[in-house]
Amino acid sequence: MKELSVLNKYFWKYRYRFILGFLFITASNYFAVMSPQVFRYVVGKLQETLPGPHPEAGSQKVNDAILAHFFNWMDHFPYGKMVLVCSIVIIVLALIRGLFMFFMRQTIIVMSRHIEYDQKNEVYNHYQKLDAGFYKTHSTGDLMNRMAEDVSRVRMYTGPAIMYFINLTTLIALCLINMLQQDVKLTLIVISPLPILAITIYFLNINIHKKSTRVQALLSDLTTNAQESFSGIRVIKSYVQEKAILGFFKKSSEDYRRNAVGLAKMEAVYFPSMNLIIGLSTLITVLIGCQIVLHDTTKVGLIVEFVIYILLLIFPVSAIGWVASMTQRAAASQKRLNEFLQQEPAIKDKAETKPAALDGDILFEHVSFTYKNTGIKAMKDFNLRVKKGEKVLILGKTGSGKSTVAHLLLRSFDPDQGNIYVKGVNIKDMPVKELRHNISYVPQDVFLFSDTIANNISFGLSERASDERIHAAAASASIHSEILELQNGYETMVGERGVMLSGGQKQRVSIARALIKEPELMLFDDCLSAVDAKTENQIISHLNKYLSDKTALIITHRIFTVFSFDQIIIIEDGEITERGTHESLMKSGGYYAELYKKQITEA
Ligand SMILES: Nc1ncnc2c1ncn2[C@@H]1O[C@H](COP(=O)(O)OP(=O)(O)OP(=O)(O)O)[C@@H](O)[C@H]1O
Repeated sequence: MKELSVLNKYFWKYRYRFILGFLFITASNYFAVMSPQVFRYVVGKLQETLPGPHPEAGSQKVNDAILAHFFNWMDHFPYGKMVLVCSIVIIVLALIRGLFMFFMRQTIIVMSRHIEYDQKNEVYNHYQKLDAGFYKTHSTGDLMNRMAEDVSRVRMYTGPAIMYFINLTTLIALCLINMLQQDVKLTLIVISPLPILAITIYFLNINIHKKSTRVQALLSDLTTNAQESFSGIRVIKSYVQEKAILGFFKKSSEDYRRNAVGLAKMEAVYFPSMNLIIGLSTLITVLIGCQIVLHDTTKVGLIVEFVIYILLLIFPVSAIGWVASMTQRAAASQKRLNEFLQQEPAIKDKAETKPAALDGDILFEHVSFTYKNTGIKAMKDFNLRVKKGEKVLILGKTGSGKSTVAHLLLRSFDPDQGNIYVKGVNIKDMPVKELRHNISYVPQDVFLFSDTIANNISFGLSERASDERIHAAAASASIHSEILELQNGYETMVGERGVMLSGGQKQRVSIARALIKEPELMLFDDCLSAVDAKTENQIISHLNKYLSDKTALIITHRIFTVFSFDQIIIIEDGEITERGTHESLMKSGGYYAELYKKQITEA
């Protein structure tokens, strides 16, 4: 249970609500234990009116000063009037108890909702801090599950479990104090079935929980299955795989149905049997009470009082099992959350950082890098100097390590060996946010948010840019006129991941998003793969103008003939195999010259 100790900071934060909740629960139970004593008093008075033995005056103790005064006052009333007043008092006590229970939920349950909100934010903020490597090794479903399911389970502990626990401990304490003061032996006899009740319900609950966890997991599989088939519907349809996918779905659905029916059957047995156990416990108390009264009729009032105490205690005691299993589940969920919350981001700012100035030379010095999850050595002793204002073309076959250059420069990962400097400062010494803020990156796999085109272009800015700025960026990316042709122009919603746009349009919106940032350094990672040659030339000639005073690294597997690069490097297997200008590389007759000739012939 030590996992749950991390929640103490929240209990401290909401301590006033917590303390108030505790006081309300205690007050509600204080009024709850008054009514059995009123019953005992009324039955005692009734016995006095009947022939036969009755309790001696003063033989039964009244600890509560208010009740003692009340009974003294009632002693002067005629029997009928006394019964009427006592009945009203019992109703009033129930109402007061109800009112305090309302306040108890308003404090403790509301506190748990606040904690849930804080915890969701804490988890989400931490997710945001974690590095790219973390996201490569954890599935989105797992991340979502921890933030939704696990946080909800923890809330069941910070709210209901804590509330029922305080409720049952204060109620048990108050009832026991009263009962033990009246009759120790009778107390021990009538409470003896209660621990058996608590233990039985605990084990029943554990079984129900196991089944329902399985059902939840199957439901999650089913949802993931459906979600994936909806996202990939175009591939499924084009490969005519609807039937096969339906088969998978039916299988998952059938597994879910079978387990859910099993759970329903178990619950159908569980709830009635819980009521049966509760009923049996009450019956035992009444039977024992009747036996005692048969031997000593002066104890009728006392037995009535004890039976009411037991009725009061039965539900809280049966909740012990429930509270225990809820706490266990919360501890398991908190453990899963702690695994992530205690994970330190691999990429983070040093204690002392230097301001990120990206308007200078970039230097890769003996950089080597291996992807930890696959063990692939994507960069080997890589050396590159890019002077301020230079345009560099990075060419290479697929999987040669081109994108890794961009990932390392953006500090999505840190090199295993060697260093990267900008203007003489190691990028590890710069604040990560500042570094990334000053680089405009157009990734290979375009991601658009389901928002308007204008908002997608403005995404990297602290506030939405003016229409003129958005239009200028779109024009530089050669997409302006196509956007204007859309029914809602720049306010067109692009749909989930930009499904309303073509691949080439998405790429150009993504380029416009990078251009509008006006950074010092631009990184284009194979961002023109989905446009035709004519559009490509158009974009490149626009970019030529736009990039005139900027440093730019352009990663591609094709040669851009209309652009003049200061440096061209060819990467193979994480190493630079050729470097130079267009002219020098053509002269040396390597991979570049071959690719160039092939491209020209094809054109
Ligand atoms: N996140 C990752 N985890 C593990 N291995 C990776 C990861 N990203 C890339 N790799 C591997 O590292 C190598 C270099 O990948 P990189 O993406 O840099 O190549 P690339 O030249 O950009 O390829 P492409 O032109 O196909 O995009 C590849 O062998 C690839 O499988």
